Amino acid sequence: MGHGDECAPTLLDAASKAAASNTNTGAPPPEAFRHCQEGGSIGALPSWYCRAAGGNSTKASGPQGDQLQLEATSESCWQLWQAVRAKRPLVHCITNFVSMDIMANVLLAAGCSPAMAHSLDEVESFVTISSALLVNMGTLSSDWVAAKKLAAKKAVELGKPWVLDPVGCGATPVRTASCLDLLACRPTVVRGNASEVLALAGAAGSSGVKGVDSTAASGDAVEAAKSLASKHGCVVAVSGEVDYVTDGQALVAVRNGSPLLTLITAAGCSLTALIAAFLVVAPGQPLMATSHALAVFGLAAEEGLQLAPRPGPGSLRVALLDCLHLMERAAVVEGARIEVVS
Ligand SMILES: Nc1ncnc2c1ncn2[C@@H]1O[C@H](COP(=O)(O)OP(=O)(O)OP(=O)(O)O)[C@@H](O)[C@H]1O
Ligand SMILES: Cc1ncsc1CCO
Repeated sequence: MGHGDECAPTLLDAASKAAASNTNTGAPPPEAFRHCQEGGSIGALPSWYCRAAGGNSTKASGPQGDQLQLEATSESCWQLWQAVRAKRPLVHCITNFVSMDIMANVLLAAGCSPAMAHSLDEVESFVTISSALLVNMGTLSSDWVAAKKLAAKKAVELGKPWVLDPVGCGATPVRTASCLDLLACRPTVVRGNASEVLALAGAAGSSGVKGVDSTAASGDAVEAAKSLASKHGCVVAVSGEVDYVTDGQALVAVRNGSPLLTLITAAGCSLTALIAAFLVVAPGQPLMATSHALAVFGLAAEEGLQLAPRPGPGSLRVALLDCLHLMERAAVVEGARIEVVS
């Protein structure tokens, strides 16, 4: 079956539907949110929790709300994160076995609602009730790939953002072919490490992938990312020491993070799920939404390292979650390093 046949709706269809619908979970807010909305206070919760629930400092986006006009600033980053926390979007994740736990916890800590669901029988219904979809190619098998294509097709049909994480693209022929199949299903954003992005773009000399780990620097994949983005009408993010984000024309650099993140398995996978959540509150602005999500994640790792009892991957894994949950405005405004390169 041809790729185009599987994912027929055009990007324009998707964009106009996204602007018109932006459907959401419909689920009641969690207990803590209800309590805040009713004017209560909960000792163990950070202050952003109640602010987000009250919505007094955040212009949530969507058809009814004022949409934030995102800029490459740390203030903009904070505002968008607050919009995420206020909306608490349901993010449908079809991900690998390794990442499920940390991904769900990252989403929860950052203020989102995760759901992991991969059954072929169920994915379309799950996309329908979710605000965004994450498709990760980590521990793939043919029935899962079929479910991923079905889910991606449904997301495009409903105008919902979806993000592709081409884990290990280039490692085996089957994996590369499956990633290319999903790429043909019109993701809003693709996020990979440098080796994965090079392989996805079919770039010369892209045989450097080592399983799911990168052997290249993010800067080496910038041109490949640009050409992928232009060709497929999506935003492409390359993670690494510096994260680069492009829509094929503009290039944004994000300089947050820690090398220790590469020693926490599925850190990148979880980051990609966070990007999906940020897209929900910034319809039509995937470049900035992605950059802001990258900054938030990297910043939480930086802060986590300050707080971790020992500066190792195990402690950081825990501290990262705490920081995502507890981080306040000052840390984001002072720490997010987002720059428009061109
Ligand atoms: N050298 C580095 N310095 C700072 N941050 C880094 C460095 N390398 C990676 N990161 C950060 O680590 C996070 C994950 O990126 P990475 O490129 O390691 O993903 P990945 O290889 O897809 O991960 P995984 O497959 O384990 O999910 C990103 O937030 C990125 O900014
Ligand atoms: C280690 C590993 N293997 C398949 S997926 C995954 C998680 C990091 O990408």
